[in-house]
Amino acid sequence: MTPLAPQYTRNAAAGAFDRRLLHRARGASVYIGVCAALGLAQTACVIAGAWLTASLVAGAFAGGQDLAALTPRLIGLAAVLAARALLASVQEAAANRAAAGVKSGLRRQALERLMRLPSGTRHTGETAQLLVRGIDALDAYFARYLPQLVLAALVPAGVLAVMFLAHPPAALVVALTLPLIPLFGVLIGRYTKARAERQWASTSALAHHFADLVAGLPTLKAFGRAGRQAGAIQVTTGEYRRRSMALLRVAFCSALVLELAASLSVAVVAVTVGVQLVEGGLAGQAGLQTALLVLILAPEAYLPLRGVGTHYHASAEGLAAAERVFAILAEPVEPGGDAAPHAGPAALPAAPHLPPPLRRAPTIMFRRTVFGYPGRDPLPEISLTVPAAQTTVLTARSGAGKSTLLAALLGFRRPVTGSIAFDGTDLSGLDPAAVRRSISWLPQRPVLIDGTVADNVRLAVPEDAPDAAVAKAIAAAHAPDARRRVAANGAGLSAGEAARVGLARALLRADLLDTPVLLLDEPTAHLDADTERAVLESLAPYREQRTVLIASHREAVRAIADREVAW
Ligand SMILES: Nc1ncnc2c1ncn2[C@@H]1O[C@H](COP(=O)(O)OP(=O)(O)OP(=O)(O)O)[C@@H](O)[C@H]1O
Repeated sequence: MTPLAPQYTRNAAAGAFDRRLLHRARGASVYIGVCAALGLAQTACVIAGAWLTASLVAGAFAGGQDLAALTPRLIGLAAVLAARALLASVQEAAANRAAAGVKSGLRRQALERLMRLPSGTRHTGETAQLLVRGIDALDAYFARYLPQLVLAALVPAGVLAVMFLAHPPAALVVALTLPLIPLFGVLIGRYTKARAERQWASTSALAHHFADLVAGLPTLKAFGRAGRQAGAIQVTTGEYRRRSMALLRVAFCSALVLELAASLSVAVVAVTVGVQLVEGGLAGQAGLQTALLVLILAPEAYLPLRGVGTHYHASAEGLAAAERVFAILAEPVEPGGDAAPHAGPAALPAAPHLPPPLRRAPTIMFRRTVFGYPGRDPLPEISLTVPAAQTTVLTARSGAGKSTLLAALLGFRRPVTGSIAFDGTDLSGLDPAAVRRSISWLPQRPVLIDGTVADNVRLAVPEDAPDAAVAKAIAAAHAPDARRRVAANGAGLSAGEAARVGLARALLRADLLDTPVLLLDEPTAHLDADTERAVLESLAPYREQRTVLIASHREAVRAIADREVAW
């Protein structure tokens, strides 16, 4: 049993039939149709099984029938039981197919939307937890809860109809007490709402904490603080355990309450029928058969509704994750963000239909531009003209906002006040995808992925870059051999090597997309003087006919500048 989730109450009240989930999920409506058909067949099996059992027992004990007379019904009962087992396995197979399709569809949609949202607004650990474990938890919803919901709609109706024909007073008792089960379910759901919200928050906090911890473990070890984290983890996991147990208690209690309500109702039916049997109201083989039929069918009417409550608890986590995925899908994409931001070093290849780049090397102007970060004082105001087709080096002091300024040109940061213009046109009036298409960018800390150096360099362009172009870019950047393995986050490369792989990426982009703007953030930060000189020499042809903006304090870099700017 998994912990509950915030929207338990809302969905419980609404029958937890999430239309958005079914709408988003390709093939889900077919699956619901399959569930309904299987549910009808299962209802028929329940009724037929009950009738055959009652008839067999009444025939054998009250009618004195021998084995030969009973054999056809015995075979019928065996066939019904076999059909129930077959239906259950078909249901399972259909559920697994549907769940797999829905999960991959949701993941794809969420990833596509995440690619179009402004970068840096989500915590990686939390998002990964949502897209992997959270969406996986939808299995319980599709494989168990939805079929149970269909059964809960069909079986009680079928059973009640048969009971009304066989024994109206018993049917009346069942009809009056059946609504108690969903009613109790909704009441319990309301009670658990706040607890479920806290539970989800603590699950997210745990994922958050672990992701940060794993990323920072080498540093923590170096400073002898790794051991201390055990205490912090103990606190976080303790909190998680406490909240999970509180919710599980509620889940067990709710199962108990539903069980009790159903048992009491069945007991009332049993007493009603039993009294009639004793008093002779239900006499002979037919009477016994009716009594048995009613007694066998009564619990079957409650069973699917109780199952809905139980399976809902199991599927609540998946629904909570789906709710968060819908929140991501509803987030507005950044203006013009229809294409993925492929200038980013970790960006996935975008669609091949790229907007046209700026026509030629532009003049870039910052007019009284101020950047800010939440909770921080605004950065100093900048007014700056970056001349077209020249190399400008930004030498402002550390923390003055050089990287922020470069990120702003890609649309990753927006100025609080003031403006940025390309050839006199305000950046806000340009298509961000077209602007990014015009820029080759080396960020200060290039993000490297698991693969070879060549794989990492190839990320620079949406299409598959030819080997020769990759080799040329690697050579120009003096990056390590194309076949060298790189682990996630650049593990296996020195900081200088990682920076040169990032530079090779920017150069490949400049070669293949002929980008008129080149932005380099500390391109030679970790290099020795000889390698730095070699890299800067290789850069010379790339600087021609391009507007080049470099953030660096290095003497050798300043030496190649047409202009130097500080603030
Ligand atoms: N994501 C962020 N959230 C909050 N503050 C930030 C963030 N990124 C940068 N800053 C702050 O904004 C200021 C400018 O940062 P930025 O990286 O642009 O400076 P920089 O001039 O490139 O520095 P350096 O030369 O050290 O690379 C710094 O004070 C930094 O702490």
